[in-house]
Amino acid sequence: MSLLDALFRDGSLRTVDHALAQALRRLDRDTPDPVLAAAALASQAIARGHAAFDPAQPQAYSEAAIDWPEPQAWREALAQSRWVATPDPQQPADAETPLVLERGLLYLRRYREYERRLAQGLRRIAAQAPPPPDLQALAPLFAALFPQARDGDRQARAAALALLQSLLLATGGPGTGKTTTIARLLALLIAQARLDGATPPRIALAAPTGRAAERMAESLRMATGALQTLEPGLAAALPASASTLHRLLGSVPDSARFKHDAVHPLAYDAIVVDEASMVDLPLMCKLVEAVPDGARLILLGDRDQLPSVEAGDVLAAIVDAAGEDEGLPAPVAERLRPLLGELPVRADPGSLGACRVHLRRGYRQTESLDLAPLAAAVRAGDADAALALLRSGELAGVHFHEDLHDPLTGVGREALLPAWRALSEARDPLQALALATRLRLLTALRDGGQGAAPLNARIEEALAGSHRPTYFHGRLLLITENSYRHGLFNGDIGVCLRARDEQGRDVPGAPVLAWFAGGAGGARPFHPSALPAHGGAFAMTVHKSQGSEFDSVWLQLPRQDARHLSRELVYTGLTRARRELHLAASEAVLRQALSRHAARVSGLAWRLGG
Ligand SMILES: Nc1ncnc2c1ncn2[C@@H]1O[C@H](COP(=O)(O)OP(=O)(O)OP(=O)(O)O)[C@@H](O)[C@H]1O
Repeated sequence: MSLLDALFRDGSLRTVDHALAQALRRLDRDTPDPVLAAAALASQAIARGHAAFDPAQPQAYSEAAIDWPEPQAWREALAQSRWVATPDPQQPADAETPLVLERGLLYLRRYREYERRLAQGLRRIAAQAPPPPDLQALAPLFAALFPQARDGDRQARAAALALLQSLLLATGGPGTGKTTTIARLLALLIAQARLDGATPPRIALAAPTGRAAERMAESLRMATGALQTLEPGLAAALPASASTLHRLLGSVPDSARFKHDAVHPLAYDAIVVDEASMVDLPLMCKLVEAVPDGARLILLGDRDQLPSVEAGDVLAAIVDAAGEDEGLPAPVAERLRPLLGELPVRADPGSLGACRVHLRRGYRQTESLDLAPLAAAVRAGDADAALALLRSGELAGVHFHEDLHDPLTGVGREALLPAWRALSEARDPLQALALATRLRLLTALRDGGQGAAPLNARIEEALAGSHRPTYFHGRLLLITENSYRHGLFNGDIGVCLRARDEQGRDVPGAPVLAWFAGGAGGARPFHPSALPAHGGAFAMTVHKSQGSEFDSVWLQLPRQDARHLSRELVYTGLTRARRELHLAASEAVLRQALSRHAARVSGLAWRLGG
C-alpha cells in the first residue's frame, strides 16, 4: 500500500488533505508517492496548528507503525518535484507551484507567503523610527506615571521604548500590568503630541476575540481612571472601546480578505493588540501589512499560553527573534537615560531592535488566590514542584482533586452545580450575566467522556431534567463563530432567561431570550433560534476559554494522556481563575501534560532573525 493510502486509511488525513494529493496525482501520474504523502501532510499540518510539515517529524501524524522515508532522501525527492518550489527566502514563490520547500520544511505555498510577508512587515515597522520625542520635556510626566522607573521597572522600560520605536512587544503573565502600562504609554504619546502642537494620535485597541476585546477595554477604563488624578485631559483622550481584529481590519463577507491591507492601510497612528498569543499566522500577516508607515504597533500577550488554534505560534516566534530583554543596545540605553537612569547594555540589538519587554512582577492582589507559584512550576514544566504545591494545600484558593475523573460526582458535583442553580433564580439579565462569569468547568477535550460537549449535556440534565426545553431558563450558551451581523463573536457567553413577573413567576407564553453582554443597557437580547452557531457553556475547552477569566475555575484533565495535552494548556486553564482554582487530575496525566510543549513547526523565528 502506498504511504498516501496508508495515511488516509488510518485516519491521519482529512478529505481535503487527501484531495490535494490526489489532484497532484491526476495532473501528473508520475508524481512519486512520498511527494504525494508529503503534500497531504503539509495540508494536514495547518489543521494541527503548524505552518509547515517537517519530514524529520512525521511520527506525530500517525500512530500506526509506518516505515517513513528517511528525512534527507524525502527532502531531496521533494526538491526535485515539479510541484515544489525552492525560492530565495526574500522572494515570493512561483504562484503556479502549490508547495514550497524551505530550510527543510514543506509548506503549502500560501502559508509560506504568509510567513514571508509577516516577517517583511514586522521588519518594515521595526525599521521606522517615529519622530524623535522631546524626552526632557516628557520626563516629569514620565516620572509621575512610573515612579519606579529608575529602579529597573520594566513597565517603565516598555513605555520608554514605545516612545522611541514603532514596534513594541510587551509580554507577561496575567496581572503583570500589561494594560496598565499601555494606558500610561498612550497617555505619554498624547502628551507628546500636545508638546509638539500636533493633533492627538489616533489609537485603535483590538483583540482576537470579542470577549478579549471587551476585557481589554474594561481593564483600560480602570487603568485610565487611575490616571485621572495625574492629568485629567490625557485620560479623556484615551479610547474607551476595543474591537475584534476582524472588525478593525474590516472583514469582507464570504472572503478571507479585509478592507484594510497594504494598499488601504488602517487610519491609525497607534494600534494596540491584546492577547497576541491567540492571533494566527494569516491574521497577524494581514494585520501587520495593514499597519501604515509611521504608525506604532504594540503587541501584548503571554507567550506561555496556548498558541492560536490555527497555524501559528506567531507570538512565540516574534519573542524568540527579539532575543533576551535583559539589556538595551547602547545607543537606546543612552537616549533613554533621562527617563530610566542607568540601564544594562546588550551587545546584539537583535533583528527587530530592542522591541520586547517581558513584565515579570505580578500586581494583581487577590488574597483569596495564590496562583503564582503553581503557574511558575507549570510554565517551567516542573511536575515535582507543581505536585508538591498542589498536595501541600498551602496555596490559598487552590484545591487539588487527585484522581477525580468525573467532575460531576462527589466533591465536584457539590462545588459546581449549586453555583449554576443560582442562574435559574436570576431574573435580571445583568445579574444573570454577572453570575455567568462566576464559574466554569474547563476541559482539555471537546468530545469523549471527559469532553466539554458530553459534560454540558450531563450538567444541563442535572439542572433542568431530561425533558428540558433546549433553551431552558438559566442555560449558558457559548457562541462558536463570529457573526458581525449579530455583533456576536466566537467565545461570547450568553444566558437564557424567560421573562418573569415582579414576583419572579414565569409569565405564561413568554419567550425565552438569550442575553449577551453589550448594548446601551449592558445586555442585548436575541431570539435563540436566530443565534449564530452556539453550544452549551457550563463546560468549555481550555482553547475556547482563552481571553476570558472566571471567579472560579474547575480544570479537569482527562483520565488518559492525549496528544495535545501540554504545559501551555494547563497554564492557560489555571490562569483563567480569579479567586479559586480546582484542578482535577491524576499524577501520571499531569506529569505527561507538563512534559510536553505545545510546540509548532514554523520558520518565522528564522525569517525574522535572518
Ligand atoms: N505598577 C503597578 N503598581 C501597582 N499596581 C499595578 C501596577 N501595574 C498594574 N497594577 C495593578 O495590577 C492589576 C493588573 O494589571 P493589568 O490589568 O494592567 O494587568 P494585565 O497584565 O493587563 O492583566 P491580564 O493579562 O490579566 O489582562 C491591576 O489592578 C492594576 O491596577
